Amino acid sequence: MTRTGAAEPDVLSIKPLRRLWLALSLAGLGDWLSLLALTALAWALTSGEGYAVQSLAVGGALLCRVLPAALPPGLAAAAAVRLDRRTAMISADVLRAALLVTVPLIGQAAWLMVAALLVGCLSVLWRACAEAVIDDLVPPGKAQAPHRRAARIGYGAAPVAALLLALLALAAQALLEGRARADLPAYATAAVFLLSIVAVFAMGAVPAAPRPVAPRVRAGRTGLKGLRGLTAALAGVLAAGGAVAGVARIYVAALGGGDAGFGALLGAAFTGTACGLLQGPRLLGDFSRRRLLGLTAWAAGAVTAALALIHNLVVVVVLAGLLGWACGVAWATARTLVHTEAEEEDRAPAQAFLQALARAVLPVTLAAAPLLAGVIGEHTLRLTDEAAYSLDGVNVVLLAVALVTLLIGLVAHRALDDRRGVPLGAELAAALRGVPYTPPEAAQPAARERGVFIAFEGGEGAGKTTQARLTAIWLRDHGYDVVTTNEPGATKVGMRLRAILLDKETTGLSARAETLLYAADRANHVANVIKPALERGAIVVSDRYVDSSLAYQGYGRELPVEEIAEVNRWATDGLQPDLTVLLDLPPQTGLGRFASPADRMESEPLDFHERVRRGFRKLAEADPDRYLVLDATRPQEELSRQIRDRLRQILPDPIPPSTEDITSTFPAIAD
Ligand SMILES: Nc1ncnc2c1ncn2[C@@H]1O[C@H](COP(=O)(O)OP(=O)(O)OP(=O)(O)O)[C@@H](O)[C@H]1O
Ligand SMILES: Cc1cn([C@H]2C[C@H](O)[C@@H](COP(=O)(O)O)O2)c(=O)[nH]c1=O
Repeated sequence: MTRTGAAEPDVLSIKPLRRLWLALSLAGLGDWLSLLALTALAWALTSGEGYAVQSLAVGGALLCRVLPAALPPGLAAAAAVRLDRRTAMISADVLRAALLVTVPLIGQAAWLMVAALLVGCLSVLWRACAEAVIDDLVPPGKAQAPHRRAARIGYGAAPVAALLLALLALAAQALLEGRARADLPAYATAAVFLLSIVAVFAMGAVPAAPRPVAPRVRAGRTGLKGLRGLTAALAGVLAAGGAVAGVARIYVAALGGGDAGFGALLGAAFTGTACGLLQGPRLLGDFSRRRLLGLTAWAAGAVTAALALIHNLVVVVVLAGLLGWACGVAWATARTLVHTEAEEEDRAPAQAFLQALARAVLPVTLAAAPLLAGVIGEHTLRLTDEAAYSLDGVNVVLLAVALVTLLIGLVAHRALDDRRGVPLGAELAAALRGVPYTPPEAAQPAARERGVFIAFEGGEGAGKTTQARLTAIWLRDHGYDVVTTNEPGATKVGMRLRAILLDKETTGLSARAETLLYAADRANHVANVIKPALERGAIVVSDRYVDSSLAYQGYGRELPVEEIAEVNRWATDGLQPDLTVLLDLPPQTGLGRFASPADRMESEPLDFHERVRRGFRKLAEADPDRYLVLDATRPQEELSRQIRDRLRQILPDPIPPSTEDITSTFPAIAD
């Protein structure tokens, strides 16, 4: 467990924080319930005024209720810093309860919109005050876990609110008459806000803690490759989710349901989302996360199309659950991608970017979908004299959203795909069976007369030695004859050359002489170690080879790269690796990994090492089939897995993945 993980329980169980969790649960429940209750009331207040008016009323109510949440969070945070948090939270609860009570009492759609907007603003302020209370109570640097918990509590209240709405609707149906049935959820919401007041009061006074202003994280540079694909996929999935939630009340009515059905549909959707969020990071094991994100867009599109076309309330509720699940998986996958692929300094802006994307897409689609449905109105498709199929605004909007989401899925898949050449269906099938993908027999290279030559390349401290060693252990573990070797210095003469090349006492060595000494070491290495091993069928794993000369002496020393390549072709008799694993790392990070004093090459200035890095990348770009380029900032275990995945594709007799867990001692050794 990490140190942060170990400290979490202490921070999270501070007494006033425990009270705050309760207040957050109640206020969160009130927030979600107010959204649902006001939507239901908008429908009820315009009952009898026709499909278009009712749809517009629902859309208007949703728009007013969620608009404040779409504003930049900094505004409310700035207000919260200036206010007494507890007083502000209690006042917001009182006002929200009062507004909720006035809506059924006044019974006007116009007032409902105003009240929805005010409730929305107060909810944003309440939330900002709660966040500020966390910062007041928790020492700086330990607030991340409590903020995460607050977010979870806020979202976790959604399925509970939907379920409560369904139960209230059933109770109202049994006990009340006419429009009073639709009023009950609004009164219940007011009661929840009153309970929240008690919890906030019980929290006690929280003195505002003087603290340095935390740097504002702005949504911005994400450092992610394929960002357009990620944005498109996530926006598509969120749009589908938002649109379905937006038209839910209207659709449920068209299918003969009432508020109970509305609650059930949203309950299924929110529960599905929670499951997707929890499952997302582990779903399908080693299956590419980028491909998974593209797949969630397809899944969301397909489910939305089915939702639009299948006019059966029970099926629609189940499909809403599936759509929610796709949304949850997409969100969790996007977060995982940010976490695993963005450079450390880019992670916070990238996460902020995801939040901003959700804040932009969800409210727009949530409100626009019912408004558009209202504009399109009710339509019936006459199939035969007896059979008709209703194609209302809701169905048309959902179909349009589905088509756009499916198209987005296609574009996103193209932009995100990181396993070109590996068939998607086959990889998915393997992942569903819980095994890594192995290419079919025919796609594997024909049995060789010689062994396999794998080179590890990269800048200083990139992890070549570590990964070469782990790869060799894994291969040996599976019965291969493996020779591990390195440059310079794998032979007796080579060791002398290495001493000359890396000793800081060696001064005045010209770049060309340096190139020739490395080439001499290599010629001896190939003749005495690599070739004999390959000839007997062994797998040779070399820590550095020709590409190091091209990158260091070519790009680093700025000698003509093609001339160095020519010298090395002669020295090695043209022997090329079957696979070159390039561990790509910012030089500063790599050089920072060493505790020992720098040798002659490591002591070169940073811009030399930057040129070397760019050189390696250029070499890899020029011959992508021979290279596996890896982000060497990633943890060792993840890099090893990627290397093993690629090796399986070129090994003469690949290791059946199913036997790996049983036979491999690799994880234990890696530890
Ligand atoms: N993925 C990784 N993340 C963090 N540290 C790593 C990673 N891989 C290796 N290291 C650590 O970095 C240091 C250098 O690793 P290693 O010796 O494997 O690099 P190298 O590329 O062979 O270096 P050299 O430039 O000397 O050839 C070691 O302390 C190792 O434990
Ligand atoms: C093969 C080769 C190596 N170098 C440089 C790269 C490193 O700075 C050292 C080798 O050190 P390591 O700890 O064994 O990685 O030599 C080079 O400049 N040219 C080459 O061809």
